[in-house]
Amino acid sequence: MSQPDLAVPGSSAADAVMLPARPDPIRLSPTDTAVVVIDMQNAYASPGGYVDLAGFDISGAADTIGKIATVLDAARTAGMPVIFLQNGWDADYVEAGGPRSPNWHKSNALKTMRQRPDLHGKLLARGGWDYDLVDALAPKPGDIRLHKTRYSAFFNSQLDSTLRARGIRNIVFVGIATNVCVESTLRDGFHLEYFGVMLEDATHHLGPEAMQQAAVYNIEKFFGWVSTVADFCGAIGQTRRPDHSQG
Ligand SMILES: NC(=O)N/C=C\C(=O)O
Repeated sequence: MSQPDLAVPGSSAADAVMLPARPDPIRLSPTDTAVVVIDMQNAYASPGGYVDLAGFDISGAADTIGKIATVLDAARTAGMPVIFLQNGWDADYVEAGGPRSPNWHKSNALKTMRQRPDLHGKLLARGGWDYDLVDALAPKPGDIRLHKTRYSAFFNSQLDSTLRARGIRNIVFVGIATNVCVESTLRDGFHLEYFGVMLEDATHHLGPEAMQQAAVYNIEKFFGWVSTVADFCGAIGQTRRPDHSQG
């Protein structure tokens, strides 16, 4: 069997395909790659959700939902694991932390609820509509759902052990927000030795458009790879389904 070219980043699996990406193409295989969907909850993608109420422009989120649905269809067809992250806290906000936590001071959800007590208990509370995934991205049998309480999905969550238990070394990122939870998670993944690829047109930023560009620059230049939905679907469509039945 021929040895993989280690100068090419990404998967060393025999069935890996080359994904066109910036700054370089990267190899991906369904046997050691997962799609991680960051926080596609009503809070971040629906009118009337947290970030809409907090004053951010979410007009680009609808397009992002459609793009992510396309990515997930392609991943599932290829047998690539799909992992959904949901951001939030228990209904009493114990997990959010109090004034001794920077999260209490920086979370715009917590700040919005302090300004508007009528919203207390509604934003990012597990069990509520705001915390739920958007209807159009409902998980399918075999998909994995994980909870997180801070921006990085690697922190105090089951993400790292879930990936390692399946031999996953490469992560394809989609979701919201590019410049907050997607970038935070991809950066932490880099430090944990994961190869991270962000599909830029299946993400959406919070804040000015320059935030999207800055995150793309950071990822392309320092932390990972940037590709597109069309290139991902084209590349992954060439793979054959792996057998994940052994765990
Ligand atoms: N999912 C995210 O990127 N979240 C960003 C801000 C927040 O959760 O307050």
